[in-house]
Amino acid sequence: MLQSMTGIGVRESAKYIYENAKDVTINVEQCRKAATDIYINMMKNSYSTETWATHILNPKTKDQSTVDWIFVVDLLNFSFWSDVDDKDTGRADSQRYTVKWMDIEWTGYWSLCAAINRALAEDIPITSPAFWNNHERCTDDLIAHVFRSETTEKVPMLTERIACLREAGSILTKEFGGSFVDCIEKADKSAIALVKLVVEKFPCFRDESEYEGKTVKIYKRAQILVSEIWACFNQHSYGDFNDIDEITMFADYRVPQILHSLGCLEYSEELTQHIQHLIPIEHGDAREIELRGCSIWSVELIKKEILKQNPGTKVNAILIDFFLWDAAKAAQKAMGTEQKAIQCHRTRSIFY
Ligand SMILES: Nc1nc2c(c(CN[C@H]3C=C[C@H](O)[C@@H]3O)cn2[C@@H]2O[C@H](COP(=O)(O)O)[C@@H](O)[C@H]2O)c(=O)[nH]1
Repeated sequence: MLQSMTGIGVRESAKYIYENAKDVTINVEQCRKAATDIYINMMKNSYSTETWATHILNPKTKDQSTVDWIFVVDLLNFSFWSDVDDKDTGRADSQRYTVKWMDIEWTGYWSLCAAINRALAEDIPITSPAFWNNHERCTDDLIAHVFRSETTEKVPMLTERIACLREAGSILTKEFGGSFVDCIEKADKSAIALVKLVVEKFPCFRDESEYEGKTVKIYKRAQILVSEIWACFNQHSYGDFNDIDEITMFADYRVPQILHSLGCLEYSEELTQHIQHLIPIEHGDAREIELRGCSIWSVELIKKEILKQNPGTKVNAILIDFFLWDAAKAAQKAMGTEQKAIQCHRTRSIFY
């Protein structure tokens, strides 16, 4: 089956999806070319785990409160694409969901981080699992207040976000002493063991789908959770893992877009039209699974090529992913209202 003895089965799932995909293909030659450019740019920007802390919204302290911050962010790190910002400008003046914090209007993924930081500044202990578990103090209305918007569009999937907080609050309080730190310690420096623990114990992280007769494992939020801890703590302390290179790219809706722009991913004409006309794709649809699985496998090919061209370099799928995601966001900002070469696919899901 897909579950390899040592890994979590994501890489094997991605390969299986790639080998069976109908609407998405990988241009292997383009992946090779992209690998060279990506590596040059990563080195130019000295892209490393240190880059994580340079993001203004990411915490600078390195202690348990930082682990709790990363946990709540990646517990809720899903579905920020907008129903009203049709050109995907990422700008508040499109009326898309926006959080105002430090006099800046944050959208997309960064709106989540801004909302968490704003709540902490308002003395709402939003990173505390015990708080999420206390329905009297932490009411649904208070959570809605935490995620309040500056614009007409509200935060997508608020009900699902509240459910994720309640589920994780109960599990962490009852089984792990009230903090994800306990899960990290139980994984004993294995990133793979930690991902497995997260997907086994927390159903809202169990990002799996049925595809061509098999259960395929994507585990996007579980893998980015472990990876952000690794990056934030610069491979020390809570971020000290001996098998971190086993982690794959995180299959979201933003990185496929840049992989397509780089020519690494190619879509069928039908899928291209579907995406360009902003037509939703249901979670679990074969086309969604192919977009996600081929993205993971494409980054594996890019990683292999980088390591072949630069033996011994400290690059893995995580750093390539972070680099591609940051590059995709920079491209979105630079392009503003211009028509994107390809839009992000539109699936409402708690998994990414
Ligand atoms: N593959 C991948 N997906 C990522 C991230 C991040 C945030 N990473 C930052 C934190 C540390 C790193 O250094 C990055 O700077 C968010 N997402 C996903 O994107 C989507 C949001 O997109 P938009 O609506 O356009 O903001 C949504 O599915 C969210 O889950 C990543 O890094 N990789």
